[in-house]
Amino acid sequence: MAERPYIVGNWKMNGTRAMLSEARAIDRAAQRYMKVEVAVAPPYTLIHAVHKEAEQIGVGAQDCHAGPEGAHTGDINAPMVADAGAKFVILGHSERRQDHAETNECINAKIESAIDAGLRVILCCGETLETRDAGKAEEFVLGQLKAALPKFEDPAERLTVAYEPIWAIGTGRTATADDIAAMHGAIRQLLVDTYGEEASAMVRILYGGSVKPENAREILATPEVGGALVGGASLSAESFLGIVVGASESDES
Ligand SMILES: O=C[C@H](O)COP(=O)(O)O
Repeated sequence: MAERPYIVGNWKMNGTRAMLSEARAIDRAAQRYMKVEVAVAPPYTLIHAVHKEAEQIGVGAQDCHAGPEGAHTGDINAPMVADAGAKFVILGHSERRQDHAETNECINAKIESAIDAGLRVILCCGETLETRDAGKAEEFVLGQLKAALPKFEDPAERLTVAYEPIWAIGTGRTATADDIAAMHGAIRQLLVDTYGEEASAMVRILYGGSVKPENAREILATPEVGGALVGGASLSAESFLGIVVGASESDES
């Protein structure tokens, strides 16, 4: 692995202030697993409050608008999430691509604004089941990444990749270890081809899609898996910390 395993909870559209107790529990427990880098991306409404609670864990945003401040009702831009305490932003998540018709062009504009605001980026990619069944998963995923990678002049400081097969998100299905290893290997090769060995070695490739305490250890021990982007199982401290423990054990194996 490039660095410490990185376990990130994406709370998606979940959480009111009642969730702060979970954030607190995650933060306190994370102090016992210093070999694992732990972070959460709460909804915008909780970023500042989680940031104030967090001594150990990182806090990020799930998206940001690409533009400067102005007349965009309901939007939040990169400087605003950074001001709230976010240190990173998740961009290109398949739910944004689907629900908000985000294109690679739109995601690239967000990447630029995030980098300008000093944020790290977790760049998501992943194929539909239809694309996988057509034998085009790798071509599709690498195409998504090729569109965005040139935006990162300093990948070691700014970039984390998250591979999330869309058919595995929230479905209870996970890709096989062989499928994950093959896709992560292809992504690693693209990173090496784009940035060279040294810089690309610092970029972690996370896996996302129904990661749970029960399967975390095996997934995280798969070659080129540098951590996990966790949705549903990040909503309770108990299950999220089960994944953190799995990461800490897989790092020892
Ligand atoms: O960002 C997280 C992913 O979409 C995975 O979600 P999930 O763990 O609920 O499948």
